[in-house]
Amino acid sequence: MQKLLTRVETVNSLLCVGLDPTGDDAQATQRLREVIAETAPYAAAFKPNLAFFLSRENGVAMLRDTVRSIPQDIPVILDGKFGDIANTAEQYARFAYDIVGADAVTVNPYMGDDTIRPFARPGKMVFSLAKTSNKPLHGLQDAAMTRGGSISDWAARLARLMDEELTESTIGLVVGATEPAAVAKVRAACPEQWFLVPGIGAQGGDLAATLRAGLRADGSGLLINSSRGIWQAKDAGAAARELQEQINEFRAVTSPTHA
Ligand SMILES: O=c1ccn([C@@H]2O[C@H](COP(=O)(O)O)[C@@H](O)[C@H]2O)c(=O)[nH]1
Repeated sequence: MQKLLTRVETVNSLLCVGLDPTGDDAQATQRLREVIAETAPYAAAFKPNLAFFLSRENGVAMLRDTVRSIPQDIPVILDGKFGDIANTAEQYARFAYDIVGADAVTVNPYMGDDTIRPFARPGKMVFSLAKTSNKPLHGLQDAAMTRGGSISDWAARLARLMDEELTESTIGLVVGATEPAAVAKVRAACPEQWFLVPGIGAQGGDLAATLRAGLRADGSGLLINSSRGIWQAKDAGAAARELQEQINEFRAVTSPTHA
């Protein structure tokens, strides 16, 4: 958490650069190098997605090398959406932190709090799925629970309670940018926590509406992710800078305390 806060302040950025490498291994390695070098000045964090590495023969080595190549002061969130019983989750945590070297992970909480706990190591940060950016035909998260509220409300509440309980680590939430009203709802339930927000760019999320709905009063508390929007750009650095500036313009207007 401290690493994230320091980075956010140092580069004045809420931009999370997603690393979802496509192309053959040689192309992917080359592009990873370029994207990291060109976007690092604007990045509050990097988010490699595990699937884009595991789909390769030597994907774990590529992922580990990628994380090692990221400047040490920039937090790395391994997007694995891990979710299994505790002793299995412990193995995933060893993979993410001890082998890959990530600072944070994404976790799927729908099996319960014990799936999150093994990732909550001192100094590490966990982003627990609360309201994802996809729009499924048949989805679970909007379903009402018998005790009131939706499953997504339950996930947000669980993340807040766990953040209060697990004082040595930090629990944030994943909230998609494709439904700003949902961002506002989760923010109302979790006023202080950090949200990792995918869905801007290729998925069509509305940046301004998302910032309006999710920024805290201090103009912070969101990490806005862009993966394909930066990866596929001719000039990755320019794409990252443009998005960082758009975010900051909005912060300056809506949260004068930030500016
Ligand atoms: O709700 C979620 C959770 C995670 N993701 C991941 O974020 C990136 C988004 O990529 P874009 O190219 O910027 O659309 C990708 O790794 C997803 O797996 C998400 O999109 N939504």
